Amino acid sequence: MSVTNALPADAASAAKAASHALATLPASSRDNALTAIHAALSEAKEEILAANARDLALARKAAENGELSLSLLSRLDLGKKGKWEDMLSGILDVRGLEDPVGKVTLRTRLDDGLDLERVTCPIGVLLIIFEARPEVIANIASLAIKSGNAAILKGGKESTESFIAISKAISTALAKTDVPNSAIQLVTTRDVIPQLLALDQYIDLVIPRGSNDLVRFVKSNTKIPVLGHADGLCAVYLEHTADPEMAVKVVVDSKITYPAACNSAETLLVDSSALDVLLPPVAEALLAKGVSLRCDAPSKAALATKLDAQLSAILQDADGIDYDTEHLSLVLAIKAVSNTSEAISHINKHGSHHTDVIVTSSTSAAEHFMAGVDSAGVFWNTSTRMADGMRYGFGTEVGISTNKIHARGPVGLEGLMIYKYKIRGSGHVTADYGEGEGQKRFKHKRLDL
Ligand SMILES: NC(=O)C1=CN([C@@H]2O[C@H](COP(=O)(O)OP(=O)(O)OC[C@H]3O[C@@H](n4cnc5c(N)ncnc54)[C@H](OP(=O)(O)O)[C@@H]3O)[C@@H](O)[C@H]2O)C=CC1
Ligand SMILES: N[C@@H](CCC(=O)OP(=O)(O)O)C(=O)O
Repeated sequence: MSVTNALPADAASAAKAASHALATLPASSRDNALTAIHAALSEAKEEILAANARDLALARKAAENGELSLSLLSRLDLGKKGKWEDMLSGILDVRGLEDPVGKVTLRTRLDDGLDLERVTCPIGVLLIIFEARPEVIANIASLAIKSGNAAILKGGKESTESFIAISKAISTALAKTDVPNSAIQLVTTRDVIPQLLALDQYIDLVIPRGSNDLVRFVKSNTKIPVLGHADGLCAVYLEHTADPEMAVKVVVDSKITYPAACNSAETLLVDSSALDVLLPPVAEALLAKGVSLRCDAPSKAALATKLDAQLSAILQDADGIDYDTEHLSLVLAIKAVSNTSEAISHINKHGSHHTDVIVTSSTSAAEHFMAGVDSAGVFWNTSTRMADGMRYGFGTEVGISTNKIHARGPVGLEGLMIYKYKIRGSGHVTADYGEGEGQKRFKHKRLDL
């Protein structure tokens, strides 16, 4: 892995050459590279956390000057409880996954001695642009190497020192393995992105992981296929048969465990018929955690009769924009709905098709919701924060795709694979096949995998 200062075309061309080498490397070589990366990061922990501290110091100053949102600041700290450990264990989890390369997913006998196979293979060269989240560079590097893909990475400017320190450790590790150093390259400034987006002769897929504006910018400025990982305007819907205690647990976890994450809840929908029973305990728990509640009239009226005067006084009035905003902070927009169909309509209109939840005791309501909501993740009685590659058992994730083609939701190894067709024949030619006199017919016999 290098912090590349090469010209974009040279970097992309080197990545293409590396991807060809990677595609034929045995799984053992790719797994050994992950072992080496894990060891190198462990050894460089002090240096990396010192670099991260420098990023944090600058970011805190920017936040104090109002130049950086507190939610973005919360993503930068690699020393935060368990983040370092999760980053390292994610590398070993990916190493332990089944090799995704060379899996036969279709076998058909076209004719005697003429067999067709569909076999998984890496996509090739990935350009991945992502937010200022230091651990992401190790997450993506491990998924790319395991899947035999080369990657050019560009992370958020606020974590540049952390990225450079991590990529230095990864580069040291790869130098001792069969994986070419140019397989994983880091660019540190966004000015090279437009040049990279023009290199469709080398780059096979662009994954913009960030805001809607970023995804739209990339889609408007490249011919390369784009797998967008956009914003997370996630909702939780409390249907009238929801268990009140479960409702509190699910909403609190969805909102406060990582408010800056794209899979955190931004909107709470509550059945009007259950406002008095379900909303007050949820609101009390959220207010106790410092969450600002922006309520529509029915939900505010219901709370005013149940909460003490002090709590009622801090309830805020929601305006329309609140239901179309990814707050990425301790703010939650609350709205009363008449039934599950109205909840579905609201989410499909105002959400970002990322992750949405229903809390209900009714199977039919749950199945109706999960069938009707057009999102990458539709969950019943669990937190929106479950939307995560590590939690799905993918080891870690490239991000959470809000695309509808190729990969949707948390993207692990499968999302970085495509396939090729192989035919093994013995001189068969198409002229021998057809409906004409003396011509043969294809057998098209499906064979076991
Ligand atoms: N679906 C998912 O998996 C994820 C979604 N997100 C979403 O991202 C948003 C917050 O993250 P935030 O950091 O503000 O996202 P941004 O989109 O602002 O930044 C993400 C990355 O994109 C780069 N970037 C942004 N605009 C451009 C551009 N015009 N040209 C080139 N590069 C660009 C940034 O570079 P620079 O740092 O130089 O500005 C950064 O590296 C939220 O909406 C969140 O939900 C975040 C993470 C995961
Ligand atoms: N899957 C991640 C959240 C996705 C993500 O990266 O979000 P963000 O904090 O916006 O960078 C998690 O659950 O922590």
